[in-house]
Amino acid sequence: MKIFTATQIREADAYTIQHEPVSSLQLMERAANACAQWLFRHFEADRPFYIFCGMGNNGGDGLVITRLLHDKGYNATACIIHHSTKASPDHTANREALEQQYPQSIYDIHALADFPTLPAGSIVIDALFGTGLRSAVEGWMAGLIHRINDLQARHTVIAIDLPSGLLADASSARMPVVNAHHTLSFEVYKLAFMMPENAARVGQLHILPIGLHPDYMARTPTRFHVTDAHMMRTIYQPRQPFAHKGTYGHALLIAGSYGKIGAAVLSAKACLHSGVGLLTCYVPQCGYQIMQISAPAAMCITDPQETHSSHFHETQPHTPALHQFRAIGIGPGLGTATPTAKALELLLDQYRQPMVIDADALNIIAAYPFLLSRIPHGSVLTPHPKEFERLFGSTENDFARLELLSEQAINLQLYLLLKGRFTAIACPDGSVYFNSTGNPGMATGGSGDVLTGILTALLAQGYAPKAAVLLGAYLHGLAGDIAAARMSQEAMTAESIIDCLGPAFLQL
Ligand SMILES: NC(=O)C1=CN([C@@H]2O[C@H](COP(=O)(O)OP(=O)(O)OC[C@H]3O[C@@H](n4cnc5c(N)ncnc54)[C@H](OP(=O)(O)O)[C@@H]3O)[C@@H](O)[C@H]2O)[C@H](O)CC1
Ligand SMILES: [K+]
Repeated sequence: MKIFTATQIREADAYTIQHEPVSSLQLMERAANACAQWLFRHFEADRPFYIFCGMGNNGGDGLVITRLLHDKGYNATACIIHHSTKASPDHTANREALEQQYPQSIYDIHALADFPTLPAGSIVIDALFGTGLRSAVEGWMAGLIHRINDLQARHTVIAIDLPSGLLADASSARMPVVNAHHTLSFEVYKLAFMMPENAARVGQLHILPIGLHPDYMARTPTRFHVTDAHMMRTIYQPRQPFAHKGTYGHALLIAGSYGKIGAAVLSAKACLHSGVGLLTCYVPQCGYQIMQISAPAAMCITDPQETHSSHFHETQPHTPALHQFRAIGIGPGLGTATPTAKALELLLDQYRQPMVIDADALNIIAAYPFLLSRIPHGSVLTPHPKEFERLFGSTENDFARLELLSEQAINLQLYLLLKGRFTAIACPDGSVYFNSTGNPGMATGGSGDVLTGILTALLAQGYAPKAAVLLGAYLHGLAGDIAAARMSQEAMTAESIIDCLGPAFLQL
């Protein structure tokens, strides 16, 4: 699914109006009707509704919603905020329609002093500003947003299209923005919804289709995307009937150190449950028995060292040469001991195919930044926000961080996967994908190790790195969602994610 900018959304509007064809008033009616239907499904008619309407088309939507609520027997008041002397034509037309049918439902607000007192149980609809907002809201309108936010503790607040004050395509950190419990947005995701800094503003997000023209949607190229089930079905390759274990590649997983062999176990199990042909795990001596007992389907090589690995760059007499591994995953629980760092440097020189680099391998690279440019092109790096900061530095806000992520992916020709609610995957071609699956139950130790195992397995099976990283992130989140549905977000663990990989593959 594509993420459109505010400008592209306006173009999609105009294209739909011209080519469907449909009048802009009818399109507004459709958008407001989608919201009204959602409200009817979620609230009884005994709740009073207060709809705060701006002077543009977002306010126009609010005026239509007020009329539709009345048509259904709901009690609704349109509080029209006169922040500007000029109203949009569709706002004006819908004010007139409301005045004609339900004249007592309009309440004009010209200053903060006019702000109404809301009865208990009221529902607040925020239709002040949508995609037409140009910059931070200031003056008494900022005060009005604060007033709405004061109501948030006692009343349900529902934003139309965007929480007012939120810019669709740029950071609104430290700006006055409505904090909504729910955002009902039209047709497409906006970039602002993907940013952790806006989580408390957007609340629960509901994308409502309003029938924007499919031709415009299909032919307009975008830089930002949200992954979905349809996309995964185009990526996923079913297994071939004449396959043997060699068909699906031999992966090498370099992971674990004293006290952190569990990370290697989780990663190995996830790899084995994601379709790898053969798996060899490389661990220090202390991990040998643990690996053999926990993951008997995997082969195991041990380092000469007892507690940490130091020689994984060298092939040993009884193991295949490094280049014979179709994929290498490195990092979970690895530790950052100097001999390990040295071995990583040598590994990067010797193995020139895309690999998966995570956790302590990233921390080593952050400590020796010259290693960044030695990573084979097409490799996948999977930092969480702290690891990202260690690697590339801190940024002022989430939009700046996303730009830095994308810039580095292009410059280094790597896939950079930044973990989060909407994990961001920046590609060397400049495109960025947000993963749509997953839940807060996955914010738990070992979850990242599982992802490394999945990604390594997919690379080993011959998926191109872009396909592997998009599918891997999606499967990881989907398995997490299945685990949460079965046993709750609280009780699930990283092992539950592995247990649910099977059902996740079956859903593809
Ligand atoms: N996406 C769709 O297909 C549809 C969307 N619809 C709705 O329309 C809005 C976009 O409407 P638009 O009129 O373009 O813009 P807004 O209503 O969001 O905002 C315009 C008003 O905001 C004022 N403004 C802008 N920036 C500021 C600011 N920094 N401070 C204060 N006020 C600001 C602007 O004032 P002017 O004085 O400059 O005129 C306008 O009054 C979209 O979000 C949807 O809700 C349609 O329903 C059709 C389908
Ligand atoms: K709004």
